[in-house]
Amino acid sequence: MLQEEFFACPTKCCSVYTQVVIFDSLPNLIYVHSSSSSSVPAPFPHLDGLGPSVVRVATDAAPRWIIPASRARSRNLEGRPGRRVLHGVLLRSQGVLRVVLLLHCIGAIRVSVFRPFYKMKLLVLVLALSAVYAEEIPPSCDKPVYCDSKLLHAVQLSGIFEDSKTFVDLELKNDANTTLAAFDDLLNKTNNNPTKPQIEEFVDEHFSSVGELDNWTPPDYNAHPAFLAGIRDERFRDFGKAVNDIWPILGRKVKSIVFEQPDRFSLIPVHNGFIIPGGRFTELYYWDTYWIIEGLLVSGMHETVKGVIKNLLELVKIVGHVPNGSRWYYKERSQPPLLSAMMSLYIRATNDIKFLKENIEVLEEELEYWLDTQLITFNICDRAYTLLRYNAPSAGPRPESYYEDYTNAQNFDTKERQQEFYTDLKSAAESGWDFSTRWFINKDGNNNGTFLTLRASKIIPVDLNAIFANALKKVAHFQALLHNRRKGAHWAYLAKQWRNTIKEVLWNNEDGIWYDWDLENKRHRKFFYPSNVAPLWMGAVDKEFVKMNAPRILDWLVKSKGLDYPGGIPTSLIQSGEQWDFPNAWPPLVSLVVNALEALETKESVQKARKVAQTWLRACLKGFSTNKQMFEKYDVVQPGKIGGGGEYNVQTGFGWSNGVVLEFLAKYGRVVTSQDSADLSVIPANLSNNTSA
Ligand SMILES: OC[C@H]1O[C@H](O[C@H]2O[C@H](CO)[C@@H](O)[C@H](O)[C@H]2O)[C@H](O)[C@@H](O)[C@@H]1O
Repeated sequence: MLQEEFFACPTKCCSVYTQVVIFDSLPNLIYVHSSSSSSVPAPFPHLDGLGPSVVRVATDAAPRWIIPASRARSRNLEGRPGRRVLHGVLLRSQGVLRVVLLLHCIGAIRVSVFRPFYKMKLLVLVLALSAVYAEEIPPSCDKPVYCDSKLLHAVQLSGIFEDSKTFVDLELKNDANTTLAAFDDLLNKTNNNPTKPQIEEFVDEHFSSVGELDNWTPPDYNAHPAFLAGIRDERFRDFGKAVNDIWPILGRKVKSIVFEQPDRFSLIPVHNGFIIPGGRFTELYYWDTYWIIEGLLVSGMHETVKGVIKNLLELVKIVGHVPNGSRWYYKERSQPPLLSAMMSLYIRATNDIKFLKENIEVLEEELEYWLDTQLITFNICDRAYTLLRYNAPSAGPRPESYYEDYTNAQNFDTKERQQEFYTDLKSAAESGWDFSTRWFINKDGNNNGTFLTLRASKIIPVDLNAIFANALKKVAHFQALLHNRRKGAHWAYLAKQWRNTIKEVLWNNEDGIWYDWDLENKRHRKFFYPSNVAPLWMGAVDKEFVKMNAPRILDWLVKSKGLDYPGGIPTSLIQSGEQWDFPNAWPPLVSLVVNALEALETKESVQKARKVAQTWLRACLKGFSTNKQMFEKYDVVQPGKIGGGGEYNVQTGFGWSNGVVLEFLAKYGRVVTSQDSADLSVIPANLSNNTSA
């Protein structure tokens, strides 16, 4: 098979990347580009009439991502707006393959193979490509008002909005060009220096917040779902009902105006209703949706889950991947790739194989996106390994946190360092952990630096690779279910590779735990984070291995002190002031640890899982009883106290918090109690909802 033979280089040239592109309109022309940099080559452009038929990236250590043109061609990338889909290698024949192999192995830089007939065209092409490679990285999105303009810069630095996200969520009253031209006029009139009131007036005149979304009550919402009957403790039962009642408050549907006039909005319209996290987060979020779906399934809302998954699939079709959230300004970054895991939850609950069949290729496309864009090959002791990392390069500050990013970036002297910082901020946001000491690498290689030492793209994360290994396994399983044995075998093979590499690179046999890998200092980051046990949660580790190491893993967790807090599992043990650090507990991470403990399958670990779940339920109930609200994060030191830190105020709602409460109530409802004395005669003050999104 072609892909198996590829890149058996005699020398260790593992960080050489090769791009080969074949153009539909120039069938015998092959453009090859190799680079010895440690990062993936610059994006490949869309040239008029010269749409590359297939695009992929390869390193000699990652031969498996190379696919024969025949198969790759079935993915039509024509017209795809995603920048990162368009990297790549394309192989058209065995002969070409060998030439590419040779060029790659001798480290050839910018080599072209062509028939004389195409020489002139190729010359033009190579010149065009050279110009593109020298180009800057792309803006956050292609809508200048929201992502890359003097207007954005001026408004976000003017301080007229307390929260930077407010401005980029506004809608335009007129079209974008008219608005930008009007702002240029204002700049001309004010010698490029409009005052704050002038900017405020401009925004009032040109923007509004009439609304892109309708409130939406999911049609399958049921105020008395069956799971409540399985909860023994009355307070918890009332709590479960109250949390279930929040779904309609968080339900949204995109208004038809956004489909009709998309240029006036930063929202990416999707066709089905969905559940928002809440508060300032009024759009669909990628990884939040995993725990929201867990909760919706407990509430028996299968149709809603199907619609939400359809939305995510729709986003893959529009953008080329699932963006961080359904806003154009999130386009250049994703979030932990849990789409296949969500599909798996849904299929397990419904056995809706028809839906799976209709969408399996989109799931594959998502995996290929990650393989195409986020792979990194690195050496440890002369051996090359390939895994994923978070990496989200795009120009400038995050539009929704423009003021914060821009002012922080002024600590760096050069434009290059500032841009590197922006990329690391966005890469950290892609992880969902924005921000955390988990991504800090100080001079000594430790995590107790400052926010400015953020190096997310230089770290191989345990959770990302565990989630990906799981996604590969799931898609392999789906293909097998659909009787596509060849495809199933392909993904199963990759899944196994991933599990092996996780073990070889991220497992620390001395300590008996998984750690993130620091690419810069070439060592494990030996710190406590709930993500340390993500391979258990995601089933990214062989059963035998778990059995053999379960006591040691549990021992590490116990000794870490991470399980000792009365208000949940801390995100880290360092109080940095960032929101993904001590003393905050985040519902998805508490769920991760509980599921990991369960997966250890020892008596002690299962008891601990139950205990952590009960502690969490009690803390959330306490917070809810006091505030009549659910929050996105809580404080581990004082049960039920609202979490804090970071760059925005703590938000209410809250999608994943509700999902995890329902997950735990459904799983442990028969055994958990809301208080030690289990005095069930004490019914708490009315748990009625006073919850707003
Ligand atoms: O606006 C700042 C950041 O806000 C989001 O991050 C946080 O909320 C998300 C929604 O609940 C959640 O997915 C993420 O884990 C949180 O840290 C957003 O996702 C970031 O990209 C954004 O910069």
